[in-house]
Amino acid sequence: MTGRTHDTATGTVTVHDQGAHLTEWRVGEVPVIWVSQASEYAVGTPIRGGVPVCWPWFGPGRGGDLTPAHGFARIAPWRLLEESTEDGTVRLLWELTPADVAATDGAQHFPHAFTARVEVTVSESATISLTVRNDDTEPWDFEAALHTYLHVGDIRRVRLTGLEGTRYFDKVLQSEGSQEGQLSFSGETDRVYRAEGAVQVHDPVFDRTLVIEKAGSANTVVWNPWVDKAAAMSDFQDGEWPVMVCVEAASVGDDAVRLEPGAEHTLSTTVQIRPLDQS
Ligand SMILES: O=P(O)(O)OC[C@H]1O[C@H](O)[C@H](O)[C@@H](O)[C@@H]1O
Repeated sequence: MTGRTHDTATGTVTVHDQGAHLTEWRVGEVPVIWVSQASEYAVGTPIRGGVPVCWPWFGPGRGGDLTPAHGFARIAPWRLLEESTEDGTVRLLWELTPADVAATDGAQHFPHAFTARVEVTVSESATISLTVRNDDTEPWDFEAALHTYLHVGDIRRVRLTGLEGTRYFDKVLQSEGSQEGQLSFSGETDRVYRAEGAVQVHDPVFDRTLVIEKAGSANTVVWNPWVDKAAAMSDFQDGEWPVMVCVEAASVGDDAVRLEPGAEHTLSTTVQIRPLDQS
């Protein structure tokens, strides 16, 4: 599977139609959105990095038994509706309906009429949005996440702010907690925060702060697999786990989105690059 690369005012973006996937975003030569060198880019296989669109379930779903992980949208053949570059701004729009996923593994678990659209806009910042409409006569619900892989200099030196005081479920420890102070990393981290506000990723190695804003998303998922889990994944290269962290705009579990017939919901996230905030 090949992607397409476009120039922005300050760098490049690469996209793949499978999964409506922003696979990489660089400013100059430095990635902001990270993708693994070991990613396979095979039809029907998730790409390891970029901004996977997880829908209509997250992980194995609320019942814990659905495949593929993170829903069929991540591996589906989205239809490209628009692709343009104007004044250094790259814009893409994809659509997905039941007809598009007739042959996609997992679609049988979601027998509902829907129209989903993903819009990606990249200039000096990047915005990704997922809009889902219920085209059925009955209400239904879904989980979703924009699973953003951020490139960082060294996870062991990164600090996250914006989550202080929020509740989370720790998927590694299988327990609930409350975030005390800033979040720093010293081992496998996989948490679903009940947090709607912006998160700042302070990176002293790249001397920058990435600001992640979001809308229509009740949860923020933070993930780094650390040494052992990364080693067990064929699409992570040795030495890659320290240079990424996922900060995901999500609505999952008890915060799944319920849509009435004809209603739509948009989940979106924006990544901005700022000088390092040392506070
Ligand atoms: O390996 P994947 O299916 O891409 O999932 C990668 C990760 O995604 C999310 O961050 C989940 O919270 C993690 O539990 C999961 O390990």
